[in-house]
Amino acid sequence: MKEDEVNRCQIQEWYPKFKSVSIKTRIHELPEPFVQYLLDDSGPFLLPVSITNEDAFPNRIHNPEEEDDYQVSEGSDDEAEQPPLPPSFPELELQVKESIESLGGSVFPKLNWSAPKDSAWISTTGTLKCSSFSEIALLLRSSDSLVHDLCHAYDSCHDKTSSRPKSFVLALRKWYQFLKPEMEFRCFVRNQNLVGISQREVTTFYPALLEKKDSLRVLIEDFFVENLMSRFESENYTFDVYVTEDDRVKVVDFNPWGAFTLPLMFTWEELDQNCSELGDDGVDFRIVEGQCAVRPGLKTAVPYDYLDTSPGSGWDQFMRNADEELQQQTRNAQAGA
Ligand SMILES: Nc1ncnc2c1ncn2[C@@H]1O[C@H](COP(=O)(O)OP(=O)(O)OP(=O)(O)O)[C@@H](O)[C@H]1O
Repeated sequence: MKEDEVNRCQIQEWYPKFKSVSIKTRIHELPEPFVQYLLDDSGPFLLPVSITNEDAFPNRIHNPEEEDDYQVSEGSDDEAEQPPLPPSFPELELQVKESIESLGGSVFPKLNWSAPKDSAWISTTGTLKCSSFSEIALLLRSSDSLVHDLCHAYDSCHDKTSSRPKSFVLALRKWYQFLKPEMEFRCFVRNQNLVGISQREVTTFYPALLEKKDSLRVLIEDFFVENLMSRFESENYTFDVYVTEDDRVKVVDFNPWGAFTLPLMFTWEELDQNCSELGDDGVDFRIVEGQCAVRPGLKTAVPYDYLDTSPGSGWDQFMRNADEELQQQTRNAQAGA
């Protein structure tokens, strides 16, 4: 894969060209101190100090025991370290506030390539819906998936010249409350031809999709030919679309061919085959065709700790504690008998 191909899939690169067929978005260049704030995992987890009064969160979780740390008694030998000051990004915060208002009050945040999908569980709604700068900072700062954007975006490039993009951006997209997961599709373009379409949410069988499959194929193919083909400059890439109730197609995202992009109902080997081997008319459209055909194990939007079961991991620790507790209960029961 080439660096250029990865760069074209950054939202600040593709959105200006395709905004008339996408979701309304405002893009903000991130100042370096904010990037460093996202990267810094040393010390306590501090949310930025808010310059507005609409802050949804306190900047630090209240812990009465910690408050003692702030009181260094005079003449004490104990040179207690001052707690780090919470960071503040007033200019960015103001721009973000303005964008949130202009997008209707709620937004979906993402960086150049990725959204912080793995931190949705931490928000009060359990989704990525944000209505303040603090909520956005909390989601971004808690996400492991964004480490890809921040540090590893070019890892699969054979012509890699740098480890980070020219600039990092925060894209705020108008929040859509009622997106139907069965109406999202990932489309695969090889040699500038649409060769495959896959249901995006592959862990569920949606009976209604079976009936709509043919008309959806036509809608998506027409959309591709009219709006993307010969306008998106890569030879090979993927794009995600959402089909609305009134049959309009919106492009949600672009991703590079292969590497970190999930092929969903396909394998990359299948997609790499000559397109004549795929489907009757060249476009192989795959959906989950029955309850038994759902594909487990493709969950990606979970915290790293959920997946990491190695010795010393959070999961390992949890299992050890559970085991010890069980043994203790057995001993107690035996002693009582
Ligand atoms: N504006 C929005 N409002 C509500 N939900 C959204 C919005 N945009 C995207 N989503 C939901 O979030 C999901 C992930 O969005 P997106 O593709 O932008 O993230 P991503 O990190 O690039 O994902 P991937 O790495 O899988 O491409 C989408 O499939 C969609 O369900």
